[in-house]
Amino acid sequence: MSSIASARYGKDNVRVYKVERDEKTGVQTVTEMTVCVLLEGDIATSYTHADNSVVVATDTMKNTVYVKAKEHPVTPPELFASILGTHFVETYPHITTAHINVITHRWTRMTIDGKPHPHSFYRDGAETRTVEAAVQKDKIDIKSGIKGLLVLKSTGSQFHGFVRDEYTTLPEVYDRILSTDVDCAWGWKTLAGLDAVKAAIPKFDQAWADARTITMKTFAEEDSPSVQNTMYKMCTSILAAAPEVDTVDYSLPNKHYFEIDLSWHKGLKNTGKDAEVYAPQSGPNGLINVTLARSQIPSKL
Ligand SMILES: O=c1[nH]c(=O)c2[nH]c(=O)[nH]c2[nH]1
Repeated sequence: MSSIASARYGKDNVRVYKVERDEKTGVQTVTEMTVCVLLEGDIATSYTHADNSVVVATDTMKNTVYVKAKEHPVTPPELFASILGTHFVETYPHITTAHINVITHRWTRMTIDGKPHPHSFYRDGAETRTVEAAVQKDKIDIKSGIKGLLVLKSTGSQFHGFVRDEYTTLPEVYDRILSTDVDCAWGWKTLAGLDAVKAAIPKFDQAWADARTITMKTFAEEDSPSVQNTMYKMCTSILAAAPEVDTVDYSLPNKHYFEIDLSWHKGLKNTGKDAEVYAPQSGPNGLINVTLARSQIPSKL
């Protein structure tokens, strides 16, 4: 005997672009997103008995994304995800949860001759703003985040005092390069529904801006003793900046840059304090994860 333990289905990689035109000023603003919709509910018979009467076609979900993007604002993405999810749980009684993921891509306005250009943009990096919303009839859980923010500092990072045993070759290091691809997310206290999301609208952009600033400022300014400790400080600062946020998590690869001994060539000095040319490594890399929950913050760091 077997039974379905969990099931959800939907449309992934729905790419949407929306332009907003200010007719008075001629200024246009663009948003490009990749959306994923997965529905959950009384759908088991579609798997077990080929019962398509419970299936909202994934093609219908794609169409709905376009229509809702036309009818409603697509920013902040937390609002759009909530509008979209609420539509599915209110329209189809047997759907209990709509999982909506929105990835917003960067289109940064060009500055031409010192002035913001009204309708031209450029992609200034692979960084994205992310939203994962689990929308039910009476509550919405949202996790917002930043992915793909690649950062590097050429000094101001150390790593020493770690376990040394017969497997250890890594030297203690007091000055190293630190580089990572930031994957950070913050989970909001459960919202009671779409009206609660609407009431929180300004907080979503503010938290995103704060998380981004905190990530970069902490990374840049701290003399980092380890990725673990630096990311913990980022988490505590985000929790302090955003009272409506309950959890913060980071997943940071440690992208290694190895020194190269060039002494074999005419005695060139390129290690320790003389190191200038390094070999960036594509793998293996460290991977350091943490989730911090508000109740777990000690009163002092
Ligand atoms: O910041 C670091 N944390 C580690 O756990 C670790 N392990 C390692 O080899 N290098 C580093 N760096």
